[in-house]
Amino acid sequence: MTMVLPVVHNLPQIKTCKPTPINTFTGIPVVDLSDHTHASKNTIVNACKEFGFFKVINHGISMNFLTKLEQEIVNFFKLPQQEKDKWGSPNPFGYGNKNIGLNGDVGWLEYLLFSTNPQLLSLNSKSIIPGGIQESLWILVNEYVTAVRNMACEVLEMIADELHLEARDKLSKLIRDEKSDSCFRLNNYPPCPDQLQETGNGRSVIGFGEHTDPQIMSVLRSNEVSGFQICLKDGAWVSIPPDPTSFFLNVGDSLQVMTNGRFKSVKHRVLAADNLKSRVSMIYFGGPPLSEKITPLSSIMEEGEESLYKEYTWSDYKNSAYKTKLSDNRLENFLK
Ligand SMILES: C=C1C[C@]23C[C@@]1(O)CC[C@H]2[C@@]12CC[C@H](O)[C@@](C)(C(=O)O1)[C@H]2[C@@H]3C(=O)O
Ligand SMILES: O=C(O)CCC(=O)C(=O)O
Ligand SMILES: [Fe+2]
Repeated sequence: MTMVLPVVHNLPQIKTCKPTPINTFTGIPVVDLSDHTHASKNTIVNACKEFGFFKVINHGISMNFLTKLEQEIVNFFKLPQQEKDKWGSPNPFGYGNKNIGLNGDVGWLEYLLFSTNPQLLSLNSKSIIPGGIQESLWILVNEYVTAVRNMACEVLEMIADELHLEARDKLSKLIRDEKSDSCFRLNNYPPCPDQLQETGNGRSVIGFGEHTDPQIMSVLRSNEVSGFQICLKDGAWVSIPPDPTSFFLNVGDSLQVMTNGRFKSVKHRVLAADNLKSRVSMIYFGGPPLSEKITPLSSIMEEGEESLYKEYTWSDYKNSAYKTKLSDNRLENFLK
C-alpha cells in the first residue's frame, strides 16, 4: 500500500542547523531617501557593490496606505480556492499555488503575478479590464506600483549621480519607458505545518527557493513575518529582520551586467513561516523594454576594460531565463 504524504513533504528543504537561532544579519545598509546628499548616494552605491541589497527608510509612502493594501491582499488570499484558481495557472502571469515558473520549482507559498508597465497593469487576458480581480485591490495595486516605481527611479537617479553617468535618467528611463517590461508579485506564505512542529531535525521548508532577480532593480515590502534571507559574498546565508515600515531594494542581473559586475545581483530566498501568521510580501521588479541592449555603461568602463558579457537584448535574456530553474545562474549563458 502506498502512503500519501502531506504535500509539504514533497517540498524542498534545507539544512539550517535548527534549533539554533537562524543567523540574523543587522549590518544591512540603510538609506534615508529624504537625504539626497553625496553621502547618501555613496551608501547606495557601496551597498550595491558589497551586498546588492539595502533598506530604504523615509520613503514618503504612508503606512496607512500600506496597511490598507496589505489588508486587501490578505482578503484576496482568504478567498475560497476555486475563486483564486480562476486566475491561474500562471503563464507566467496570474495566480499560482506552490508551483513557481514552468520548470518544476515548488515552494510553500501562493502568489499573484502581474505584468506592469507605466500604462497597463495586467494579470492575464481575463482581467485586463479593471474589475477582473476585486476592484478595491486592483486600484490600490495600481497606486502602489506607481509609488514604488517612482522610488526605484529616484534610487537609480542617485546611482547615476554617484557613478557620474552622462544623464541622470540613463537607468531610470528604462523602467519609466512605456514599453518597460516590469512585473509585480504578491506572495502569501501560510504557516507551514512542518515548521510549526519542528522538533529540531535541522531542516527548514523552502518558501521561495534561492535565486537572483533578472531585472534591473527590485523593491520588496513585507509584513512583520520573517523568512527572507540573502547570501553574502562569502556564501553565508543570513536572515533579514522584516520591517513593514521600510522597503528593501535589490540589484537584479541586468544592473550587474550594466555595471560590468561592479554591482552584485544578490542571491536571496524565503524560508517558510515558522510563525502562526502568514508572511505577506509584495515585490516590484523594474525591467527594461524587450528591445533594450543590456550592456555595460560606457561611461563607467576603465580604459581598456572589456565587457564580461556577450551582447544581448532583454528579450534574448528573458527567452533564456524563463527556461531555467530558480537556482540556475541565468547569466552563465551570457558570459564571454
Ligand atoms: C523558475 C522561474 C520563475 C521565474 C522564471 C523562472 O524560469 C526563472 C526566474 C524566476 C523569477 C525570479 C524573480 C521573480 O520572482 C520572477 C517573476 C522573475 O522575473 O524571474 C520569477 C519568474 C516567475 O515566477 O515566473
Ligand atoms: O516573498 C519574498 O519575500 C521574496 C520573493 C522573491 O524573492 C521573488 O518573488 O522574487
Ligand atoms: Fe526574488
